[in-house]
Amino acid sequence: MKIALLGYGKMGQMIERMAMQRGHDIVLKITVNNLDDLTKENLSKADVAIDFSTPDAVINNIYKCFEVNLPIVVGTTGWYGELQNIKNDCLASNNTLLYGSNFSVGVNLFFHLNKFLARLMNKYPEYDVQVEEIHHTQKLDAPSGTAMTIAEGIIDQLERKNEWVNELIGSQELEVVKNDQLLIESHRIENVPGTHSVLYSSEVDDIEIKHTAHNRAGFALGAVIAAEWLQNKQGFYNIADVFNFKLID
Ligand SMILES: NC(=O)C1=CN([C@@H]2O[C@H](COP(=O)(O)OP(=O)(O)OC[C@H]3O[C@@H](n4cnc5c(N)ncnc54)[C@H](OP(=O)(O)O)[C@@H]3O)[C@@H](O)[C@H]2O)C=CC1
Ligand SMILES: O=C(O)C1=N[C@H](C(=O)O)C[C@H](O)C1
Repeated sequence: MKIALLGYGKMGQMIERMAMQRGHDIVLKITVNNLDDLTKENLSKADVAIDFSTPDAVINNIYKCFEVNLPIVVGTTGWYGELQNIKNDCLASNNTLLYGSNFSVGVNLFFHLNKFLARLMNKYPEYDVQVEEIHHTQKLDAPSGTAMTIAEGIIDQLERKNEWVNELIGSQELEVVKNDQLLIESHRIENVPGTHSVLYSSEVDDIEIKHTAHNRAGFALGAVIAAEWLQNKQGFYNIADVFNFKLID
């Protein structure tokens, strides 16, 4: 495949290495220093675009790909307020987009485990639950996209939680968290690639599930696999469609 990398930072550079190992060619690399190269002509040379840019840049990048009917894999987080509009525009213009808050197989297994545990916990109201995410200090968005997906999985399965609220530790103090609200605590610590935990606490014990990324290789490999999977498909997809676990919907 010929791949256009929209964003060539920590993730873009690792995706380049993974993609080349799997026999693909990188035909375009976009950073803030060469935005003029993001042209229809250059995008048309690619079979697929992979976007790991910034929350501010990603929407424009998506529409640039739509203009030339170039399938796009979106790993960038922090734009999900626009998700429904993008989905509508993607489908109305017969385009192809696959997005995911986290492309690693480990986190996608964790998403599934999280929903399974949340469904079980309906019978045990003595446990309250909260989500914690820890990331490096360059991260632009909070909560992480992964933490949002985890929280949505819990809200989907656990009847006593209806919405999530976020506290970025060290910035603003959150007001009292209501019983039907699910707290996501965000921590920013140097050099942490991404750690996510779900903690159920009762008076007598705790149950905790945790995913720790040791590096960014799992995210990068998943993004390349997603781009391969997207070949010859049309429509709007999530990384869950690639892994397609069946134990719980
Ligand atoms: N879904 C997943 O599995 C994962 C998602 N992410 C997400 O991916 C995104 C990128 O992460 P990361 O690589 O760590 O971030 P970096 O800051 O390291 O890289 C961002 C890149 O985007 C470039 N950029 C800035 N503006 C534009 C633009 N208008 N068009 C194209 N590129 C632009 C930057 O250019 P310059 O270098 O010149 O500043 C930089 O190369 C984040 O949103 C992060 O949350 C991260 C890991 C896994
Ligand atoms: O910004 C990051 O680094 C990461 N972002 C993603 C997110 O917001 O969940 C995925 C991963 O945790 C790393």
